[in-house]
This record gives sequence, C-alpha cells and structure tokens, in this order.
Amino acid sequence: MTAEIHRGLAGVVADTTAISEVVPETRSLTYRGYPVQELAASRSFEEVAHLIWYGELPDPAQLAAFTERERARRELTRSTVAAIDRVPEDCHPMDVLRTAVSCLGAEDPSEDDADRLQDKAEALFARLPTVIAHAHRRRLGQARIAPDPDLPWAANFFHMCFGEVPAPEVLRCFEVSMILYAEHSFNASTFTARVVASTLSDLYSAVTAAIGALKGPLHGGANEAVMRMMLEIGEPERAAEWLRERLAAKEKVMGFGHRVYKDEDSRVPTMKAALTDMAALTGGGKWLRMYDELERAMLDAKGIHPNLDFPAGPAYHLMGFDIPMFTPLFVMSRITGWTAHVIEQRGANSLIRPLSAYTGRTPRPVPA
Ligand SMILES: CC(=O)SCCNC(=O)CCNC(=O)[C@H](O)C(C)(C)COP(=O)(O)OP(=O)(O)OC[C@H]1O[C@@H](n2cnc3c(N)ncnc32)[C@H](O)[C@@H]1OP(=O)(O)O
Ligand SMILES: O=C([O-])CC(=O)C(=O)O
Repeated sequence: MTAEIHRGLAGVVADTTAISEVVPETRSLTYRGYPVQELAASRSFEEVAHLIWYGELPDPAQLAAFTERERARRELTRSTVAAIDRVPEDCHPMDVLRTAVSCLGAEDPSEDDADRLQDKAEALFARLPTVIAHAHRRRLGQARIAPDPDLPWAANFFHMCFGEVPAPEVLRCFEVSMILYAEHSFNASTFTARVVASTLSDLYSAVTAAIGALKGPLHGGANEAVMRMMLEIGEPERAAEWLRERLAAKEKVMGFGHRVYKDEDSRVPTMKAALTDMAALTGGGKWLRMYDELERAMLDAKGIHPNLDFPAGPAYHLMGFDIPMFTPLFVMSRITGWTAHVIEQRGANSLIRPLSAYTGRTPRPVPA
C-alpha cells in the first residue's frame, strides 16, 4: 500500500471544533468567536474560562454563581496533599502536578456524564492553583499557605505562592498571560487529551496525559527554556552573537517558531505589551532589550518569529516566579482549553486511531 505520510500530522485536519479558531493568515485567534486580544483587554480569567466551557461570556448572575463555586472548591484533601508531599522535594513542579491530578482522579471516580465532566473541569480550575502554589513553596522549604476564599482566582494564587497579593498592574499582566494561554485548538497537549478522551477514559487521565505532553520543550516547556537562555546570555549586547552561534551549531532557539503560525503568533503583541508593563514596573528593561535583540537577530538569520512562550518567560520572571514554575502556570490556564476539548470530544466521540505505514522487515519465520 502506498500512503501519503503526514509526519507530525502536519497539515492534517483531524476533526472539527467550536471552541477556538487559529487563522495564521490573519494572525488571529478567537475563543468562541471573540478575538483573544479583546478578551485580554477587558475580561477576567474567570469570565474567559466560563466562555471557553459554556460558549458565552457570563452575565453578572452567572459570574457570581461561578465565582462562588470556584472559591468554595480550592482546598485539597489531606490525601492529595500527602501524595504531593511524597514526591521528591526537588522534582519538577510539572511532575508534582501530574501526580496530583492522578490523585484527584483517584478521589473522584464518578461516571463522566456531561454534567459531571463540566463539574470536574470546574474543580480542576479551582484546585490546580492550590497544587501549584504548594509545589512552589515546598521546593523552597516553605510552609503551605491555605487558599483565601475572599480573593479572586489570580490574587488568591499569588497569596498562596508568596503570602501577599501584588499590585493590580502585576495581577493584570498575569491575567493577560492566563487568557492568552487558555486555548489554542489542536495543539499537542490538547490533542493528547482528546486522544485519551476518545477511548472513553476519564477526564483526569486525559488531563494527566496532557500535562505530560505540555512539559516538553517543543511545547509548553519552552517558556522555561526561554528564561534559562536569557539568563545564560546575561547581557542584551551578547544576544545577537549568542543566537548566531546556536544557529551555526544547528540548535533550536526556544521561544521561536510555530507549527501553525509561520508569520507572527497572534498572541505575541499582547503578551509583549504585558512584558513591557512588567519591565517598567520592576526595572526589568534589560530583558526587554534582550528580547528585541534576539527577535531581530532571529528574523535576520532565519525569518522565524517569536511564539507566546518568548514574552511569557521573562514576564513570569519579573513577576517573581522561579523558572520551574513557568510551565505549571501554563497548565493553570490551559486546563480550561483541555477540559473543554475533552467535553467536546465526548459529545461526538470517535476513537482517534490513525494508520501507519510499515517500514520494518518483510515477514520471516521465527528461527527454530
Ligand atoms: C505555546 C507553544 O507550545 S509554542 C511552541 C513552543 N516551542 C518552542 O518554542 C520550541 C522551538 N520551536 C520549535 O522547535 C519549532 O518551531 C516547533 C516545534 C514549535 C514547530 O516546528 P515545526 O512546524 O515542526 O517546524 P520544524 O521544527 O520542522 O522547523 C522548520 C524549519 O525551521 C527551523 N526552526 C523552527 N523553529 C526553530 C527554532 N526555534 N530555532 C531554530 N530553527 C527553527 C527548523 O530548524 C527547520 O529548518 P530547516 O527546514 O532548515 O531544517
Ligand atoms: O498550537 C500549538 O501548536 C502550540 C501553541 O501555541 C499552544 O498550544 O498554545
């Protein structure tokens, strides 16, 4: 059989989705029809989460009800905290997250009917920040800080990580990053979640698998790699030469390139503006200058543009997060997109199982 091979499924349209649309030609990304830039300019992340799951922005009564449910469900059970506390203290927080989501799944074996799926998605949205904040403090040898139900979702997360809530401008930059990271059609981790859901496995298994897919440096792990690269470069004046050396050695430069966008990533200008705000607030102009140097050198050398992870990495650094926290922050946001896709997949399911073209040995007898 001669078959056309699509390595990496590049260019393959695997199914339909009504959740988001990526249009590389116009550098546009919409969630349920709304441009992500407009959502980032005017909405809270709770409103965007509601939009991604339920298809509409919440009215005031819906938002109040959703907020109340979210604030009431942030705490973890003793067994989840104990499971987290058993993993090595110096392991990557993505490993903690993967373990914690497995544990949350074991505590909630209920049937995945449509209502329960939605309820589980909301529970993960409320609880993952608590897991991530605990993982953060544990790595630093600090005691856990309980969630504060009087604080909004983003402010509560900072409170649980640092024991204080930052200036509203910092919170806004963080929320912008959450809105931009929330959903991006059939990216690798979302597709992973859909593959797992398509076997009629449970939502927690789908999310655990998605966490594994996001961790890799070709996907969500790139936001951490970007900041490690910037720290290694050290000074903006060294950036262009450093990049040229890496390209000459045929290495990939993290935070650049994208499978779908071949020009600019639709989210980058909004995140770059948030990074610019963070740099102004914290005196971090050096990272902004290095950003510009690297961007210019990469465009000159290869014509490749930055992706969302490029501005997000230094922005999270300026917000005070340690590098290993960056991909977990991506998870806190993308949990909305992943779970919406699991719900969509289960609503019109077909087992995801592509074909392969065999290139191994021709049939032969087993030696006697
Ligand atoms: C939120 C997100 O997940 S966004 C993606 C985050 N990931 C990264 O930033 C990792 C770095 N980027 C990459 O590895 C790639 O651009 C990917 C994996 C994201 C997309 O890649 P693909 O669509 O598979 O393209 P592919 O990797 O085949 O690259 C095509 C060409 O561009 C080059 N290229 C693409 N990205 C980069 C890069 N970051 N650095 C150097 N060269 C690059 C490749 O070397 C290749 O060149 P060649 O044709 O001369 O061999
Ligand atoms: O769409 C992709 O392939 C990767 C990406 O940008 C995302 O998941 O946000």
